[in-house]
Amino acid sequence: MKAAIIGYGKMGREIERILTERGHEAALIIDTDNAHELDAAHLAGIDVALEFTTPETAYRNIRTCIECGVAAVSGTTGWTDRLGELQELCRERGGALFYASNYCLGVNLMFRLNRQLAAMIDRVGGYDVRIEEVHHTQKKDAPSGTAITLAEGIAENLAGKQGWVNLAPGIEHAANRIERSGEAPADRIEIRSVRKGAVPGIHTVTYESEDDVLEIRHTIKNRRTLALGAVVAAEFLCGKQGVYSMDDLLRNA
Ligand SMILES: NC(=O)C1=CN([C@@H]2O[C@H](COP(=O)(O)OP(=O)(O)OC[C@H]3O[C@@H](n4cnc5c(N)ncnc54)[C@H](OP(=O)(O)O)[C@@H]3O)[C@@H](O)[C@H]2O)C=CC1
Ligand SMILES: O=C(O)C1=N[C@H](C(=O)O)C[C@H](O)C1
Repeated sequence: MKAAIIGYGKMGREIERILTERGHEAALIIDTDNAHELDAAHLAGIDVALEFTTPETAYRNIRTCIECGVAAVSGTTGWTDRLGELQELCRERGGALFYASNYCLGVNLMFRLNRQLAAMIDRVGGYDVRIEEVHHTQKKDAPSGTAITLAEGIAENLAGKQGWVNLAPGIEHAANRIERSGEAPADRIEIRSVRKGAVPGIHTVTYESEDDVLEIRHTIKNRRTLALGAVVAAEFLCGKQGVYSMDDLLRNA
């Protein structure tokens, strides 16, 4: 597989290592200093692009890949209110697009468990729910894409929860929806964002009743698991047309 890496930061560098280990070629590397090179000429001959950049740049980067006929795997978070537009474009152009808010296998198992648990809690009643995400201080967006996916999974299965609010004192970003003061409204799932040291990512879903607390938590030990998932997604996408997610990749798991 001849791959392009778009965004040569923490994830881009880890992805380069995994591509090499698995016998692929990182044939094009795009970062801020050569972002203007993301064009048809430089993408010629590339099978798949792996895009991990910023909330401000992901949409344009992925759009360029689709317009140039290059399959795109993206994990950039904090911009996905526009993901639907690109999925539509991809279908119109016969392109290939894979998006996941988290490429770690364990997190995707937690997504399933989270949906099932929300449906069980819905049946028994008596619990309120909240989410906490902890990440490194360099993270640009809040809440994390993973926390949003968890909140969406709960809202789909737990009556009375319409969406989420982010309680993240001290973090400000254009992509945020932050309620700075007061409690979360009863019909919203509270997502609390914490930024601490070099933490790669911890997500906790907590259900609390008057009498007990039930938690599911996932802790990422290193970014290798995230990069490996993205490269496996790229291998899966290569030669296909259409719009895919981790549910497609893990369909038989
Ligand atoms: N879905 C998943 O599994 C995961 C998703 N992520 C998400 O991926 C994104 C990147 O994470 P991470 O690698 O940790 O972040 P980093 O900040 O370490 O890396 C981002 C890189 O993208 C570069 N960049 C900025 N603008 C452009 C552009 N227009 N073209 C090409 N490169 C550009 C940055 O350069 P510069 O520093 O000069 O701005 C930087 O090198 C984040 O949104 C993060 O939340 C992260 C891990 C896993
Ligand atoms: O920025 C990160 O580091 C991560 N971002 C993703 C997210 O926002 O959920 C995935 C993982 O948690 C690491």
